[in-house]
Amino acid sequence: MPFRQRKIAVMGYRSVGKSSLSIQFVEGQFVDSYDPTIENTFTKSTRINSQDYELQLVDTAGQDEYSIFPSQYSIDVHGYVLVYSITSEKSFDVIKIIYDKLLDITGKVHVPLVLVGNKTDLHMERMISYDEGRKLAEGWNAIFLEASAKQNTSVSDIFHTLLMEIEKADTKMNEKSNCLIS
Ligand SMILES: Nc1nc2c(ncn2[C@@H]2O[C@H](COP(=O)(O)OP(=O)(O)OP(=O)(O)O)[C@@H](O)[C@H]2O)c(=O)[nH]1
Repeated sequence: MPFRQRKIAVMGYRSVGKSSLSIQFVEGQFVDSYDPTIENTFTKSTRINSQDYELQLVDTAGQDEYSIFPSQYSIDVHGYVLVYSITSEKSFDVIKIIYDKLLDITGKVHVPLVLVGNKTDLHMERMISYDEGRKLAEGWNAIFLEASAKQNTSVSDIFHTLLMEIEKADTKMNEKSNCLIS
């Protein structure tokens, strides 16, 4: 089977671990330093259910409630990883705003996405419970995962689950267009 190219954007408030999750997934390492990202694109090949994928991972600049959703991330992107930190209420508030803007700009009611609560290793500093994250994702009809880029917990699950969500959405689209033709 020929490989499929898929583009994923990782978005969220500043310092929630977007780069760390991307680097952990692509390079298998955690760098404990903080260097704010402007934009970084990684490529990684991966195989799921005997299908090969070439994944383009766009690690985006941290957003806040006042940021304008960068329009380049609404085109050509197949799915989104929306990240907050379980230690930051602000990042949880901002992720809801980013989600609203994403639906607004794409004009879609359903976008393949995974909501990620990162930094679970910092359990003493937890501000957002697992249930709060789960409920938010449930309301969006999206997948929810808690992760730790530092301990490499659930990191590959994020990207693999998202790829499967993208496939599901593609299949639905194809079914719909087949209906229109026949
Ligand atoms: N303890 C812990 N620290 C983390 C984890 N993920 C990221 N960090 C730390 O959090 C800080 C910010 O991480 P980044 O990956 O740069 O965050 P970012 O979201 O890409 O930041 P911006 O580029 O500013 O938007 C760094 O000091 C990381 O080492 C994690 O899972 N656990």
